Amino acid sequence: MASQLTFIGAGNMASAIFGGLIDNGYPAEAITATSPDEAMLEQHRARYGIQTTTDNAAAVSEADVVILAVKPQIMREVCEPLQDALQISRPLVISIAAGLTIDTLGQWLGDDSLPIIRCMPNTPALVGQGATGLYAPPGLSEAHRALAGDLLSAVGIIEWVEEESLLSAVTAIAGSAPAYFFYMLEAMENAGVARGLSRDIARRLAVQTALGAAHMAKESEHDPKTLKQQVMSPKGTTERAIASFEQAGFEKMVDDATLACFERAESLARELRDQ
Ligand SMILES: NC(=O)C1=CN([C@@H]2O[C@H](COP(=O)(O)OP(=O)(O)OC[C@H]3O[C@@H](n4cnc5c(N)ncnc54)[C@H](O)[C@@H]3O)[C@@H](O)[C@H]2O)C=CC1
Ligand SMILES: O=C(O)[C@@H]1CCC=N1
Repeated sequence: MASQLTFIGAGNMASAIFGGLIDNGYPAEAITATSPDEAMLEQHRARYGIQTTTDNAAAVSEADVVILAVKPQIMREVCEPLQDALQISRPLVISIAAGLTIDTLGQWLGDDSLPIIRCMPNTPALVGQGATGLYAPPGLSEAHRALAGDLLSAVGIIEWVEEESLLSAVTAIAGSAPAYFFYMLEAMENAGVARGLSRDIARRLAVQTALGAAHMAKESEHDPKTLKQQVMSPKGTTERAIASFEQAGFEKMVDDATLACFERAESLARELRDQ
């Protein structure tokens, strides 16, 4: 029988995961999502057929797995009232919150012996194409690791990391990164329009090119650098475009942006710990 999943928070990331799970065959009746936003809950009920409630503690007391999916800044006020309910069901707790450490979470949940796994997913989970980094502290059972791994691998690829701090690096190149690619697509679409294409055609071409390039990078025996060179005919068009990117400092721009993201994950961890 499917594990009973409770999502505390029913926003963008939670709905990407439960939507992806349901599309992959997970029974909607085994999923509960909570939020104070009743209109949002109604939308999820209608669209996915999941159970919903505004009562976090009631949802937790029936769960095998609790996925903490609220913003890091309100996690403390959400977690502390769950302490008694967690002692009834003693579920596996999975946090998807950026920055927030297992240590801090254990304190807020009032029991540092609760099994807690941290992960950093991303929104393409909704279409079964997520990329999730996971961390489990030493001593956590194989069964709990397998349970978390099975859930997240149903909506994309998973990678376990051996140190909790590496989740900040996962955030920098995967958790936050769909936004970077959407940003690139936005810019490509605008560039196509500036060169005379209709917006629809520019969008379709840019999106399919991104899909095709990602698919090739995943399937090919070659690394991205080689694949890039295969497109660049000597004295041809691509060479000019790449030279222009290089001149504008593209690699540094990517390094700076991912560093800013990484550092924000780390500073969030400190802010939350000292709350
Ligand atoms: N959006 C993304 O791409 C990713 C987000 N995350 C993490 O996921 C978490 C949620 O982020 P989003 O889904 O983007 O935020 P969101 O704002 O879309 O969703 C947050 C949800 O929490 C609900 N909520 C607020 N107060 C609550 C309470 N007292 N009890 C229960 N639910 C409550 C809101 O109604 C909303 O449904 C954050 O911790 C974030 O760091 C992690 C990876 C990617
Ligand atoms: O922007 C954020 O803080 C969240 C975490 C990773 C993606 N979205």
